[in-house]
Amino acid sequence: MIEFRDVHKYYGDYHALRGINATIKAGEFFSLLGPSGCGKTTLLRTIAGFEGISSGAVLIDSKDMQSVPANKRPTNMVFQSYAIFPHLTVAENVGFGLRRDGLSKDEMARRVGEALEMVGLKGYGARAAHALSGGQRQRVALARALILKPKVLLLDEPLSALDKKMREQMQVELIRLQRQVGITFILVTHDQEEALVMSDRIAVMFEGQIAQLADPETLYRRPNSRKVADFIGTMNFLPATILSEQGDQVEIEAQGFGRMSLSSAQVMGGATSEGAAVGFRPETLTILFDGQTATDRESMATIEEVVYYGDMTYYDVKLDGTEKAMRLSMRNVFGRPVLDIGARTRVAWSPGALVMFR
Ligand SMILES: Nc1ncnc2c1ncn2[C@@H]1O[C@H](COP(=O)(O)OP(=O)(O)OP(=O)(O)O)[C@@H](O)[C@H]1O
Repeated sequence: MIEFRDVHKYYGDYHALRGINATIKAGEFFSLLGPSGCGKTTLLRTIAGFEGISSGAVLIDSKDMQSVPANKRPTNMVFQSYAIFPHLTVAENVGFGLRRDGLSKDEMARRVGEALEMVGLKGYGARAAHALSGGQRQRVALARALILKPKVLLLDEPLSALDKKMREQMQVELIRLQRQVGITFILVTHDQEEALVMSDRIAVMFEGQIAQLADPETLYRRPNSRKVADFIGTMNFLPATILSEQGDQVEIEAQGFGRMSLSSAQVMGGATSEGAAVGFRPETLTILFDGQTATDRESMATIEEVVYYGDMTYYDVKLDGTEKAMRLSMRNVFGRPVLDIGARTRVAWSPGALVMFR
């Protein structure tokens, strides 16, 4: 559906996009995720045609968009600042892009009603736009884009101005809406949780390049570099060395864990200057309480910090033989005993949950 072929973009001397290659499939919910300034908005704008490119090509439906102006592209954009007209009604805002299409009054009302229903604002047509809440305004902006039936909807941080509860609600509604209308959604966000929740696939960008493009689970479980691992969720790292490699099996030794065998799919490049390391997510380490046994491997550790979150408790534990504490998280199941700072404990872990960066 959309293809980037070695796309470069310069702003004067500044190299904002540095060789982007990617394909976005029709009907996909695709996110561009990365820290501020990594070029995700610039990349989104090259699809819309608001931004020219310096070299390479952007194709939509196999057609090179080089000479196609923004208003002739099958795309529509929803912005972070809900760019609606405060002096118009909700219905006038939603129907704005159709006003020159010569539709009958009835047809216009029908299309507006349909779009408002899609975004959960049925019956709001006559209201004044300036009297809406932030979440409602963003819905109006969405309805205004959807009514034009674009093949691709481009969303530039559409939820970032909303409070946490409203944002989470809108995330679920956007997913539902995308399934319902079946068009391609491309979302720009710097919020990794939002990207994980909403996307079929995510391109993680740093400094004008795509560092990894994968589905949420792969990004979370098998980040291809320490930088991606650090950007998405929390990952603990311990120094490790490779002892031998034979076929698909890689023998390693990691501080605190000892020797083990990993499959080559668990071994990535992308180590930092600190050297090779194994990484693991906080929920893959488990404290073993009295009488519990590890299903796989176990190590001894000392509790350094306990942080209670209601549904979860985070423990910072120092595994024997390591220098700094690792964070582990446990769901608070009814009746779980609480450990104190300084307590000695056994922790269970599994080599299958580790990723090695070399
Ligand atoms: N019109 C412009 N002229 C010059 N430099 C620009 C222009 N637009 C963007 N840049 C620069 O290009 C880089 C990428 O900008 P872009 O807006 O794509 O980043 P982003 O990843 O979307 O960040 P944010 O989340 O902060 O919006 C930034 O360093 C920015 O300062």
